[in-house]
Amino acid sequence: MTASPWQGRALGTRTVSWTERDAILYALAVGAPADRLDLVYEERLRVLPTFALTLAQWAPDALGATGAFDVTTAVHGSQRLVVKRPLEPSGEMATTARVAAVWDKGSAAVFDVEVSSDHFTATWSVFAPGSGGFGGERGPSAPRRPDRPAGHTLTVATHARQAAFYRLLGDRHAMHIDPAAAAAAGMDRPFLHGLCTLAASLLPLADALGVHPAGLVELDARFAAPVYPGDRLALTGWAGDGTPDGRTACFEAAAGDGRAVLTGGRARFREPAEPPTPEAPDAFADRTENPDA
Ligand SMILES: C/C=C/C(=O)SCCNC(=O)CCNC(=O)[C@H](O)C(C)(C)COP(=O)(O)OP(=O)(O)OC[C@H]1O[C@@H](n2cnc3c(N)ncnc32)[C@H](O)[C@@H]1OP(=O)(O)O
Repeated sequence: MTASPWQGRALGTRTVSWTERDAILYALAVGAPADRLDLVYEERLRVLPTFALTLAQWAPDALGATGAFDVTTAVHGSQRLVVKRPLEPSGEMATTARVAAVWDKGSAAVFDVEVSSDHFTATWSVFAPGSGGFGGERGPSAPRRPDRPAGHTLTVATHARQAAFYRLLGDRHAMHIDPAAAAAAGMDRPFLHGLCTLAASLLPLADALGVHPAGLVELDARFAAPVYPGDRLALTGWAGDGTPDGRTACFEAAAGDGRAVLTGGRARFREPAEPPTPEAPDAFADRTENPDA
């Protein structure tokens, strides 16, 4: 087996900072409703942990800028996040990045970019067509679906302007706004950032589990197919994953035409928001989110 020359490459350290305005705009961009005051009002603000991923987006971008892969065709393939401590409403932190692994998928390579800080550790897996075939290990395969019956399905309604909003939070790749750039990446039209889809999905998922979305401590998911702004997703959840602590769910999401868009989802949250009410005994009762989308 031949290791990629990028394997283990250090990408440097950057100090990133944020304000409560950034955190509120992020919550709104991923679909928090205006009356969700603990996400959108500075007097009560709890910061969504996935917001940290916008602050560290510089890392996979820095790898792309070195010429490791073709940035016009590479897409975000999957994401992992482990939260060490909650983000304050405003602050700064040092983030350090390296290429943790490069997998050889033959016609493509998958670059795992790991970012660590005192608040979180996260891994971006970038799927890069045309960069494989270097004789390396194939790496992880498709995630498995839980082998137990799923709960009911939740709805995640993305909205038509969502990618245009989300890109202002730190991911300005042209494929999310420019039809020509999207076509160059093999997509029908500008498509939604994977991290936006994922964060939007976590809001109804947390509600269904009866936990606060800011209590997220661990997250994994694969972006299996593009989501287009305005798509209405069916999110299937499996409560629990056998771990004794926290509140956990496995999940997948499909677009209206049945395409699986998120696979291998797993989210673990810290604490229940409040005891389950007798009126809402089923963690995955049918519901619709983002009613104003
Ligand atoms: C800068 C951009 C930022 C963004 O936010 S982009 C938006 C979010 N991302 C997306 O919308 C991407 C959606 N996903 C897709 O369109 C497709 O999904 C892919 C193009 C990424 C891959 O599809 P295909 O070329 O058909 O791959 P295969 O033939 O099914 O699999 C080839 C090998 O690659 C692994 N793989 C497939 N998809 C992913 C993925 N998403 N992340 C990591 N690995 C992936 C498989 O398992 C397999 O490998 P094994 O044969 O060893 O099992």
